[in-house]
Amino acid sequence: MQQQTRPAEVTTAVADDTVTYKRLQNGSDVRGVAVAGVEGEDVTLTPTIAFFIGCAFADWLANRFQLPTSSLRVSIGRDPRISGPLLQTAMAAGLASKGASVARFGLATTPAMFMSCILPGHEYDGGVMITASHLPYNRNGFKFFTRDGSLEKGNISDLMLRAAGAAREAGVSSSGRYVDDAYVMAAALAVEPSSVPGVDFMPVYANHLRNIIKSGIDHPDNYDRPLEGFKIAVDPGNGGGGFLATDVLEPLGADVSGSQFLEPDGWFPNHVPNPEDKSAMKAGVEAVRMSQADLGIVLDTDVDRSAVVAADGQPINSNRYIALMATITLRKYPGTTIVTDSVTSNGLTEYISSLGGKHFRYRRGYKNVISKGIELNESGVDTQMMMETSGHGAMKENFYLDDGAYSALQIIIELVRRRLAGEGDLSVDLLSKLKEPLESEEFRLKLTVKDFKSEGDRILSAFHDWVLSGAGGASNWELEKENHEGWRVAVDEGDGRRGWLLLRSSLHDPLLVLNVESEVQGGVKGIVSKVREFFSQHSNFQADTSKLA
Ligand SMILES: O=P(O)(O)OC[C@H]1O[C@H](O)[C@H](O)[C@@H](O)[C@@H]1O
Repeated sequence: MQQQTRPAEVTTAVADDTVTYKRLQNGSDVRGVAVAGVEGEDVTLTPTIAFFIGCAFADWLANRFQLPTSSLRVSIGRDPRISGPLLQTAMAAGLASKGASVARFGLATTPAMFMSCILPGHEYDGGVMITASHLPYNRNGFKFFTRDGSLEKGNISDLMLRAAGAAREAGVSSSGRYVDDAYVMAAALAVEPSSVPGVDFMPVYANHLRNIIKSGIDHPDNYDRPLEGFKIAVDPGNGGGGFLATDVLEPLGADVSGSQFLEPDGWFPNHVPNPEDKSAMKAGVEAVRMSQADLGIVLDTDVDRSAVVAADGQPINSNRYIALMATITLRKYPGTTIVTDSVTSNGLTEYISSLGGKHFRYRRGYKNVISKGIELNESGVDTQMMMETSGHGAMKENFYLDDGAYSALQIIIELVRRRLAGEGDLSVDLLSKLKEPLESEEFRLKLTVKDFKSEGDRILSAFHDWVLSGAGGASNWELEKENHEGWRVAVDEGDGRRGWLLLRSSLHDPLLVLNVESEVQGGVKGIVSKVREFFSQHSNFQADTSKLA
């Protein structure tokens, strides 16, 4: 690529955009508003910014692998969001401007982008997924991979600083947008087309998934089409997961005619692609009931999360999904430890122990859950599965990758195994030993102060002391022994019934989150009224507790 010369009229007063870049970090992802037009949501993620993040990723990879940027190979894929193609072009140009060879995959999924760094013959040094998961159409963002997994929070901070530095060096500020996007467009046009070819990777990845199913089932009479005779309805909500029905399950013999919303559509016209969302699960349940499928699969936009629907039309998400995956995992790896997030039910812990496994209830955030699993294995504790109630799930045997497709595949393999073994269909009755709470609710309380982190900590510390000092006379409240975030309190509800509450800070938002579960009618209301009492005794807290009313 030829060196870009910056237009003369904007060479003066280049602002330092470090804050602009830093604000785009969302834990171990990058997220921002990429499309104008939604009231109150200014665009924060422009092609200019994508270009410099591309430059930064090339430098970061070169440093990580001690290679010159000119020898790097990087893959880029995207979900169907309408801002995806432009961001992909800009990021590819940024990478290529550093001399890297870029493969543009077009529509892809998050797990596929990681696998592009792993699958023999591909083995890219870096992979980028352009996605904002289940967020609305106007948002977008990036996830980054190497063969070692996805970049961590600290890596993303480093990347954002590098990107701001690259912009500064080029004399480009994110204010003055019009000129800057012209600069990036010129840079993109100057890129050698041969250094950013389109590559059709998804068929390779689909073949990889088909092989997992074939070898997992190992059908005695029908190895290559082991799903013949099975009806599987897939609902990817117009995200990137439709290929699972058409390119993975159908070629293996499954009848996928009950599937819906397979066409990628960045406006997500039918429902939010998010297995945590009630409307998404309802749509999946309807698809299974209408088509009388043996199984339904609900996916999020970039397919790192999933949930399933049993043949009897019962949704299997959240605790149920973890329980079903635990059943499969513990058969394969007896006694193993399963790490989950902090809002899992008491019933799940009992269920996992009843199968001989160990439940390690950790923090919210799939990255936290997976990292804990890796850490436990490194310290000698066999930990094969890490899963969040949100549908994020990872297995040691699958590179610890956060992979909604892989979890769904495990359920499909189990479906066929059961039929071959004469054990009947996959119904929710299988989980009859999983005790479910009678009532379960989440309250998200806004922190109304700029330094919301400190305010959250202050409230949590006072809450801890209040519970220890008798929780306003609630003698049936007791702090759980192990608390990895916020404070989880066990509530003795009498007659062996146990409720709980967890008050914690949200991972990314200026909020405190209260989760409450109860095994008695009206129990949630009772627990919440006690929490309200706590807040009313501390009137100087900067929190909006009106939702507790
Ligand atoms: O802390 P919260 O606001 O409830 O959000 C927590 C959630 O944040 C993101 O969506 C992560 O991808 C999830 O893994 C995490 O569970």
